[in-house]
Amino acid sequence: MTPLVQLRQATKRFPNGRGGLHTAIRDVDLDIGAGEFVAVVGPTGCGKSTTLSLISGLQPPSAGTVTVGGDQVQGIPGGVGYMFQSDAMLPWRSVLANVAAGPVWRGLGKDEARRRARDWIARVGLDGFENYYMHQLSGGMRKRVALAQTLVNEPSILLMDEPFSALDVQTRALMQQELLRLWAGSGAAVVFVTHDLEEAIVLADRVVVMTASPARVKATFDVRLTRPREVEDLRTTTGFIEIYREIWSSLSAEVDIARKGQTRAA
Ligand SMILES: Nc1ncnc2c1ncn2[C@@H]1O[C@H](COP(=O)(O)OP(=O)(O)OP(=O)(O)O)[C@@H](O)[C@H]1O
Repeated sequence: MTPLVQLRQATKRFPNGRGGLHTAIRDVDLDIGAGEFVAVVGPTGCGKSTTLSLISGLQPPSAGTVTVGGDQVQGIPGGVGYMFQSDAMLPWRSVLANVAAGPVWRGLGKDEARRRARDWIARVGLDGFENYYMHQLSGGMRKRVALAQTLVNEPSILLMDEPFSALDVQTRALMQQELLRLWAGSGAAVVFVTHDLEEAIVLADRVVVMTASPARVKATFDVRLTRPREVEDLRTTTGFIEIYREIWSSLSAEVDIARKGQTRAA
């Protein structure tokens, strides 16, 4: 069966501003199954976001293929939701209007869009905050709005680019737990880019380690920790520590290469 998302020998080059080309990712092979939670880790600047942008259709590959649902990605595929580090909310609109905006844009009637938005606002734990504005919410609450805003569209693929990295440690753990709870009932595949290996392990079914720039897939690790998971308890378990050591020994070599600036020839 064809995986939901498939990258084959996917390469992306960008103009480097000096008349040449910079290879951001090279020959990336990656399969993601329906409903699977995959975390992508790698050194800073190696090409993780670029990989997401190819899946999202925001960027075409320079070479190789990217398919979603068996179809070559051309433009933004249906059923894809995004969540980035920065919020994508309009400050002059209420929580309700922000969450309802996606369904309205997709052609749903205003009343039905608002009904669904209310439902998702409650599911993310913000019942009663429908008429608040962004500046009245804490960082964690804004992330909850962002989750509602994405999940209200019922995506089959959720692309998340360091969505929690700006949060304090405790709020971050809370949001990781919330994400797992919401994802468990959604059936969506998640591709979650993070710098934080602990975060990758507590969330994912599989962790993909990318090489220093230009990124290739170096190794993939199955995370055989049972679900449902309690993210804060999990970090101190033997199973977690073992898989952390295993993945870190692969990732740390790439981090060292990136730190030393030994960028591989593009
Ligand atoms: N639109 C673009 N135009 C030119 N260069 C780009 C563009 N997008 C990304 N790059 C370059 O491609 C390389 C990979 O960037 P990318 O953002 O994918 O890395 P990353 O692993 O997500 O980084 P980080 O870990 O810092 O978030 C970088 O050198 C970046 O400068």
